[in-house]
Amino acid sequence: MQWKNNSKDAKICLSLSLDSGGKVKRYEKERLSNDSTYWVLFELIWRDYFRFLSIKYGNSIFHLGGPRKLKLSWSQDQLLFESWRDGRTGYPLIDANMKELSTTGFMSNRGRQIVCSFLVRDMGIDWRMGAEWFETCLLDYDPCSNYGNWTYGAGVGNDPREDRYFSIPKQAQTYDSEGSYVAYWLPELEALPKEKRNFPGHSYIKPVVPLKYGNNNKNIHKDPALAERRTRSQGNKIKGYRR
Ligand SMILES: Cc1cc2nc3c(=O)[nH]c(=O)nc-3n(C[C@H](O)[C@H](O)[C@H](O)COP(=O)(O)OP(=O)(O)OC[C@H]3O[C@@H](n4cnc5c(N)ncnc54)[C@H](O)[C@@H]3O)c2cc1C
Repeated sequence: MQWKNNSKDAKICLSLSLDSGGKVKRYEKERLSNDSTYWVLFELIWRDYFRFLSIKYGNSIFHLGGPRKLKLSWSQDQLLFESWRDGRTGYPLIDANMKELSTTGFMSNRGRQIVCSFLVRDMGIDWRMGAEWFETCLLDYDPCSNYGNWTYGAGVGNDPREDRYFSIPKQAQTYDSEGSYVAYWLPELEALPKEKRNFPGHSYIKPVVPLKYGNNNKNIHKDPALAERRTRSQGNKIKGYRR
């Protein structure tokens, strides 16, 4: 069950099988080269980036303060963490992604970014607990990509943008506007009108924490991750910005 991805139309699960961009380059040469092949290669550069980062920063990618050795305060609230882990947060988009992860061992890149943002920004939970759960479940688990992305999402990586927040209402409206993804993983939402599936109110579990910017889909513009991408794509038509 796939939901809308910003960079391409179809899921390919390359992280399970591909060792380098060489196969994509060969495909481009022998078959065709288009936007999709561009983006696959582009995403593979992220993988290489995290590999090089791990070589440079060593074990610090596993430490709470990350490569930047930041001293931030984190909670280790077990009940909150378990609600995230088991897909019982009261936010359908989070819960559906977490159910997909524990059922299949896979989650889309967008889903990974959203559940990471929710755990660290909305719940304030120690990002390493999330990274360890991903490590337990992911079939494509890779220490450099996993811990690199988690430190990046938690704001302790070597990226200068600190508040990497993903607004759930905005993400839901943009990438799952008819709620088909959440209804697939949370069948109890299927009977609701499509536009309510991501915003079910009393028809679903009570949210375990409030969202930093509220759970009102009128606040959807408060999503720095999307706002920044929009600004960049309007001001700069060059390919290359993915988050
Ligand atoms: C919190 C978090 C944890 C992650 N943990 C892992 C992990 O343990 N193992 C893993 O392989 N990827 C990880 N990723 C990266 C990415 O989510 C997966 O590689 C991608 O979802 C795999 O699906 P795909 O093959 O359809 O990817 P596509 O989007 O089609 O991308 C093609 C390939 O590019 C590489 N790639 C794409 N995005 C990233 C990225 N953000 N970082 C590094 N490489 C990337 C992967 O090799 C991927 O297979 C993580 C991302 C996040 C946000």
